[in-house]
Amino acid sequence: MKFTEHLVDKYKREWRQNFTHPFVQELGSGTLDKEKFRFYMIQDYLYLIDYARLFALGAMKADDLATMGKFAALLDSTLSGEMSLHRTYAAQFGISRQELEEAKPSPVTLAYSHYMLHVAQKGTLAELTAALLPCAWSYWEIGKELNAIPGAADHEFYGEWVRSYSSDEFGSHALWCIELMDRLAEGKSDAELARLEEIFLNTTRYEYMFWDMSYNGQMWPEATDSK
Ligand SMILES: Cc1ncc(C[n+]2csc(CCO)c2C)c(N)n1
Repeated sequence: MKFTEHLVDKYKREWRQNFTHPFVQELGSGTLDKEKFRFYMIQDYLYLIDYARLFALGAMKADDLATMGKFAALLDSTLSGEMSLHRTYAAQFGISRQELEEAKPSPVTLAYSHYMLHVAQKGTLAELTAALLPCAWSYWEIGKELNAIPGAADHEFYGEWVRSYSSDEFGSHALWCIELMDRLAEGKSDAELARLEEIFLNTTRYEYMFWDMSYNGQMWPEATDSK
């Protein structure tokens, strides 16, 4: 069994929870409250800025030119491709690019992106790849599952999201990350593999928390006056 197959098999409950979350289900049925989606879009934009930095660190840590070039291409496609989807949705909500960039991250956005950046800066290329894998892979799987729901890809508002994430372009990015993970896991010690599993589990869980905080609009707690 490939290492990546082992990962989704071992953590199938956590992995599947990302698909069954009401945010994802309602995105597929087209019934998702637009305010929840608005909150998600802004937070996801901030998340992607840090995610792009992860690709830069991947290019830094790569030990061959092909891998280095692919990380650089992914960095560019995140900033100009994926984030343009967000800018298009933001424009529909009347949010400017400046407003998007000046928005404040929620506790979960901050925790998730900073966790990934910590692993990427401190760890090996294999650890960096384990951190980014659930993001690239789960979105493609979710995109494909939602695309199979009749009418989801043609929905007047959410259709563009479904079409983007189920596209061959995102598929090829996800497949590249999966293949890289399998290649880097080869010959690793049991202790190193356990570390990769832990990182994969953590970011799989953070994916769930990201859907959840978007669904609930979770920001920082309000400070109250105390006597
Ligand atoms: C919370 C969150 N997780 C994953 C993605 C999806 N994603 C991030 S980078 C990438 C691959 C390269 O573009 C993909 C598919 C997202 N947007 N937001």
